[in-house]
Amino acid sequence: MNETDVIIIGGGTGGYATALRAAALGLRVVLAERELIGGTCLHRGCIPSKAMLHAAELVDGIAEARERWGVQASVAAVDWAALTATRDDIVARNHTGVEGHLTQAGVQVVRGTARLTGPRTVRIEGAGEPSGEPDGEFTARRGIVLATGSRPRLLPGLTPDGRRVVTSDDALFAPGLPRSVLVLGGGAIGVEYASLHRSMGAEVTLVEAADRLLPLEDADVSRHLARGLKKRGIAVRTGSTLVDTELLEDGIRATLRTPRGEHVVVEAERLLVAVGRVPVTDGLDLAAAGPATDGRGYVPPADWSRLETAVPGVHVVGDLLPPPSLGLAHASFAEALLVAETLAGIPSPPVDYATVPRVTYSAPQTASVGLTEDQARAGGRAVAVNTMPLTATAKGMVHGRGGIVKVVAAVDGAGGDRGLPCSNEVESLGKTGEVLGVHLVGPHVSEMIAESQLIVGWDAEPSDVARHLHAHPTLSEAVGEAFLTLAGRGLHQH
Ligand SMILES: Cc1cc2nc3c(=O)[nH]c(=O)nc-3n(C[C@H](O)[C@H](O)[C@H](O)COP(=O)(O)OP(=O)(O)OC[C@H]3O[C@@H](n4cnc5c(N)ncnc54)[C@H](O)[C@@H]3O)c2cc1C
Ligand SMILES: NC(=O)c1ccc[n+]([C@@H]2O[C@H](COP(=O)([O-])OP(=O)(O)OC[C@H]3O[C@@H](n4cnc5c(N)ncnc54)[C@H](O)[C@@H]3O)[C@@H](O)[C@H]2O)c1
Repeated sequence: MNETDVIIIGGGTGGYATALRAAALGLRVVLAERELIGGTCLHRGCIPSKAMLHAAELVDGIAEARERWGVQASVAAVDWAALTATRDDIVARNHTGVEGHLTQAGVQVVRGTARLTGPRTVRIEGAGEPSGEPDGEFTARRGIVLATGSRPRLLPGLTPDGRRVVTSDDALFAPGLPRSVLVLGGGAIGVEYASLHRSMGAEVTLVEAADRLLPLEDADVSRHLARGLKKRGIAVRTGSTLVDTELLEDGIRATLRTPRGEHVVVEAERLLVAVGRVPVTDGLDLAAAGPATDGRGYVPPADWSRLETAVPGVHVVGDLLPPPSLGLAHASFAEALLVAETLAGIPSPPVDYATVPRVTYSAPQTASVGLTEDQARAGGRAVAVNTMPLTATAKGMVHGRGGIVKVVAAVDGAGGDRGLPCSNEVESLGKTGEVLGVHLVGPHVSEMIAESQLIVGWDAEPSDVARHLHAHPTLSEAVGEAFLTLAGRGLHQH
């Protein structure tokens, strides 16, 4: 029997980050991982997809150079082997880096599939091979952390074959990208992969069952995103469902039902299923320790302030958690800090999910934090809303790719529940209170959202922000200007 302080099952972002923080706080940690440290995000998710989206942006930049700036350039070809080698090198260097951090921190990484055998005991199958790691049963004196993550949700009758029907697990790892693709699901994965394939020259149809893309984001974000994707030649079909799929020799033939009830047939070389993810608990033997799954397979904590299940000492992080957790790598980092600090017995603030930024790395990008306008109004708040086009700034014109900054702020005192086109109306509405949400669409907004997450997280008001100037000329000026207007001091926005 191997005794330790903490056993973590799953070495993705949630699991490895819990291990690093717990070890830094002096706890002895065993981390069980059956595949590769880094999990979904590093090997099949965030990092390879963002590496390729960066390459896609460069391809788009060549078209812009030619069309707007007179640069006589064109893309002769994309050398797939070179592109994927760079991507794989980035992943490999990150992988080595994370493994190095774990070694330095003194975390004992055990390769194998773990299952619970009791509220404080775990069996790791395959441990002991090939390199003499201790085999078998481990006991945790402080607690166990479940961090087994998620996998793509599949639809009946659409079994991935790695060629004609794929998920995000294999879409980027085939020998090349298809000439045409039907993307099913207009969430973050569907939007990013549709954008990537289009940049690389594919014909893309993006099908979303809800009446808008990114249905959880602000309606204006969905509208501007759809407009930007359509402008790039992507066929966006919202409010549509897949009613039939026929496998062809070299592709698929899909029948879609449109919002009007019509049937439309689309043929494509590949169907990418991106309709969400489901938690992974199979083989964990949760019943042996006690924590239960909910109806959707998530492991809900009994105490969100400690992310602890109904079984004392058994904690959960990452994609295994139901909403309000967000299925995002950086949310899992925050959860990891909380759980490691809780296990170490030091005070730790609960995760404030309302201030976790949400970014989609498509072209155009979207980035948001806090409440959407509809959520703020549904919560009974009187709100002031100001929307500033990025192209109202000089740098926005330089980029020439549209975009918006939308700020939703509370209104204290007199005033009503209505939109706010200009600064004079702020005064007639009353004083604006704290900023409830910020929503960005356009180039580079993934990097611009950081200040807004502090603004929302620190309950700042537009007048607090308006005191601080933004460098000129930058895209961020549009954010500054949106707040200046809400504070009644607008310069360029009338
Ligand atoms: C295509 C794609 C793109 C994404 N892009 C982003 C992004 O840009 N930004 C962002 O914030 N998030 C992104 N995400 C989401 C992000 O990847 C997840 O939120 C994150 O990986 C969750 O981490 P996790 O530790 O909970 O689970 P995972 O990363 O899934 O890790 C779980 C680990 O547990 C291991 N495991 C499972 N069962 C056992 C067992 N019984 N024994 C031992 N090991 C086990 C698995 O092998 C795996 O390595 C993306 C996801 C996808 C699919
Ligand atoms: N940039 C990022 O942060 C990023 C990128 C990729 C993935 N992720 C995370 O990975 C997870 C999975 O992403 P996802 O996009 O697969 O899931 P998702 O749940 O965000 O989106 C799935 C979409 O598919 C739609 N849908 C469901 N069934 C459908 C059907 N039969 N036909 C048409 N549409 C259907 C849903 O309405 C939804 O809009 C999420 O937690 C996401 O946040 C994050």
